Amino acid sequence: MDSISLSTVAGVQACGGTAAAPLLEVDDVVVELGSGAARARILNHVSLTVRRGQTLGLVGESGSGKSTLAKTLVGNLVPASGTIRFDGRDTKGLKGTRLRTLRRQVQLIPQDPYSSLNPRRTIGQALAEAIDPRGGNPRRHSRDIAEWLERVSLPAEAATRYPHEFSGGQRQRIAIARALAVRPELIIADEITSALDLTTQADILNLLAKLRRDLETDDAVHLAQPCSGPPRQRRSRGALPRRLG
Ligand SMILES: Nc1ncnc2c1ncn2[C@@H]1O[C@H](COP(=O)(O)OP(=O)(O)OP(=O)(O)O)[C@@H](O)[C@H]1O
Repeated sequence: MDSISLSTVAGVQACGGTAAAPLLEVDDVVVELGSGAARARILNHVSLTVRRGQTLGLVGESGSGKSTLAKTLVGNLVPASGTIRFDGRDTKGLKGTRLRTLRRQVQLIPQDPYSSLNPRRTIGQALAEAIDPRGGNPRRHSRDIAEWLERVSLPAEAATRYPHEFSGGQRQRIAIARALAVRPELIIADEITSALDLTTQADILNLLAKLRRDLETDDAVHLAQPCSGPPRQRRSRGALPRRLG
């Protein structure tokens, strides 16, 4: 899996180094927000490339447009000009199934996990939807859900609870699990620890490092060879994607 992490920074990760094929190509993108006299150019001719296996960090001061870029990359904002290609395909004008597919392939973990977790849905429902694009049933996916919760150090019972019943750090761990359970190609982490206290920030970063180690050592999990390898194989139950980082 490839990823971007925005922390008064943006980061992207893919697999394989500079020789790997580009996964994300942003070329000369301009984004303007607001209307009338208040309309302002937020992204001014932004270009970047993320190759498979690569992690890209974008650093910028508050208000410089990191979140705007993240929202643009996941298709929530439309550039005034420029192109965004994902896996070689122009994302402009994507609708319906193709847009939904892109939104699964590119997962945004936002600064505020409240904005990615529906307050009216239990954690189990959120994870089931992530695991099964057809609309997961928490009961049917209970084992996978428990495994994802365990990976982020939460008990299986957390599945029956709602986002407001968790602390900020716990919610951020749930948001990470939800984003990874989708098995995206690219993760965009938008300052995912900025709202947390220092100890919890360290916990979240350690969690990401741990998940990465798990991926590197879990030989029982047969996933897509990240960059150039053979076709994707079926993943074992609850398996993490190999390309995480
Ligand atoms: N919907 C909007 N309409 C008009 N301006 C907006 C809108 N959303 C954001 N902006 C402006 O765009 C600029 C960039 O905001 P953005 O949230 O992308 O910055 P950021 O780099 O992520 O900041 P931070 O690190 O504080 O989260 C800011 O000046 C903000 O006021």
